[in-house]
Amino acid sequence: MQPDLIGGRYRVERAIGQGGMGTVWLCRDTTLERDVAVKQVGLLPGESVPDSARALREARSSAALGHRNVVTVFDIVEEQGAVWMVMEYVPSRTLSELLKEKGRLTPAEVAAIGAQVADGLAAAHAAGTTHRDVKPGNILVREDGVAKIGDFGIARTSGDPALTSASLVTGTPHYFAPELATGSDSGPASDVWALGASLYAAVEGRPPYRAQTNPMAVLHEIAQHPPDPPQHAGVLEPALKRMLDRDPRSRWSMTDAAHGLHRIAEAQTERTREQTAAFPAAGAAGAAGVAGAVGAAAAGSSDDHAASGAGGAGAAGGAGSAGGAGSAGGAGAAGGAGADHLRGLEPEPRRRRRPGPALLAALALLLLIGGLVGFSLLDGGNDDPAASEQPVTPSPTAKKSSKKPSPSPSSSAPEPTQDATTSAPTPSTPAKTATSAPPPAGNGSQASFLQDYYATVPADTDAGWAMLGPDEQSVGRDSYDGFWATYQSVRPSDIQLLDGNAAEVTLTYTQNDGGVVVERQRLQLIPDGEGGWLINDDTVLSSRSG
Ligand SMILES: Nc1ncnc2c1ncn2[C@@H]1O[C@H](COP(=O)(O)OP(=O)(O)OP(=O)(O)O)[C@@H](O)[C@H]1O
Repeated sequence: MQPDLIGGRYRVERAIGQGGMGTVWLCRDTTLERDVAVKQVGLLPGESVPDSARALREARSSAALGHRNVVTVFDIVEEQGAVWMVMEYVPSRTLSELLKEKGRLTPAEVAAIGAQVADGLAAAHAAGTTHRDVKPGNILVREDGVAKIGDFGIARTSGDPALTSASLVTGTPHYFAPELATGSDSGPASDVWALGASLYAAVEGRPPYRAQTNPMAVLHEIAQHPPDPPQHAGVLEPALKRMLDRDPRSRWSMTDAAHGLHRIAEAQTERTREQTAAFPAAGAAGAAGVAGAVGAAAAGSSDDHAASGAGGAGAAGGAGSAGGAGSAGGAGAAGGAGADHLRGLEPEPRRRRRPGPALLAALALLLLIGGLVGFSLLDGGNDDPAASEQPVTPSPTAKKSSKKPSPSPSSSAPEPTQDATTSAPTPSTPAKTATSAPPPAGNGSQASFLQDYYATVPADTDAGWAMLGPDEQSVGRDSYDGFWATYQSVRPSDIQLLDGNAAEVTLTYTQNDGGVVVERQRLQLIPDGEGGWLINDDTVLSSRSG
């Protein structure tokens, strides 16, 4: 039965959703004169009365975050034995509703949504809260593409005595991480898996593990086997691989996922801008859609990670990419999708990263190569049109030995810490190629190698690519080029060499539109076998807009 007034303050307008724990109502907050969503807090297994303490925990978990990608809880109201949660009203559809309607989403759409949700969850993790029930049904997507994670109902805040002993199995089995399926407790890494599984479901049209009548059978599958390789993930595939790493210790952190997914989404945006400039007619149609697009959703989503640009090395491993998205028919599709719910997130026509005549040649080439795929990190084929986002041929031009700095000291000997700020190029200085960079003090050291690398990119990605180890190169060349195509320069500073051939460096990226992003990264170097070094891994430690 529909209530009229909840808590003496929230006037019920209409039902807006039905969840496992009851109806969600659109209400008018008569005090603040604003719309809110109100949901009755239900019972979890083992409970006999509504748990207002749990509701309060959810309220605290999300209210403390105050993040644009987290649904805020405003209030908890107890009335006649019922507990009501008053939330920010998000006119939206859930990701699961979108999937029911569309079957599956494109990698570009999914990257834009995933990047935002990862931002919200990364903020939760930084605040010590694990969501524990990340799934498509808890991801709300607004008409303008903004995505929010809601339903922190079973969130656990580290150190919360009321929850630290809980052994309740909660959450949705399809999105359970392997460590949960084998009885371990959930932690932030389990949220990363669950988000990866949700994005997998979004791009594939089905969860990573097939539905079974018995939930225990699903858990058994998760515990025993890797997911089926995705078939439609395109540029998203490396990121999915890192998020669905069965080992929680090597799985991406949520911050890594946010960065990686933003890189994919932003590379799409950059291509959209170029496309709009190169094809004004298509752009006009796309402007309402594409241009607002991934950009509005992804860039706008992230105050913290806007345009994060780490990894010259492509920490982003997988993510760094988006070498070019969409199908050759994308311009029309984007324009035509103008009235669609996610019109802004449609992929744009594939094109190569450099503007000018190469654009037309590349588009023509795309028409020819259509659905060819040259990429399969999860050992999967890929028959989706979006798969044309993936590299078709690797670059034949990299000349590793001629582009790398000269020899370095023993790979096993830790080097002293040094600051390399002074010899780095400034943002306004076009990047130099490795061969033209003056050898810094301590020529051959890891620090000089890194200086050389960041003097090489973004101007010469052939040479930059040749300075990466196999793990970094697993992102794919197109992804790598796509990442660097969005930046005009990068300046390294404060290089700190660490034990184990690791280093930390601060990178100041200048985007093509003049925006600046500053990141602190940890890089893992490996010897190249010729006395030099390769960057084989990188992790973003912090990021801010300059
Ligand atoms: N803050 C909100 N603003 C607008 N609509 C919402 C909001 N929260 C939930 N909804 C809508 O209400 C529906 C039900 O939400 P609810 O959180 O109860 O569902 P659920 O996550 O499927 O259920 P469960 O509680 O079993 O996890 C959602 O699918 C969504 O459409």
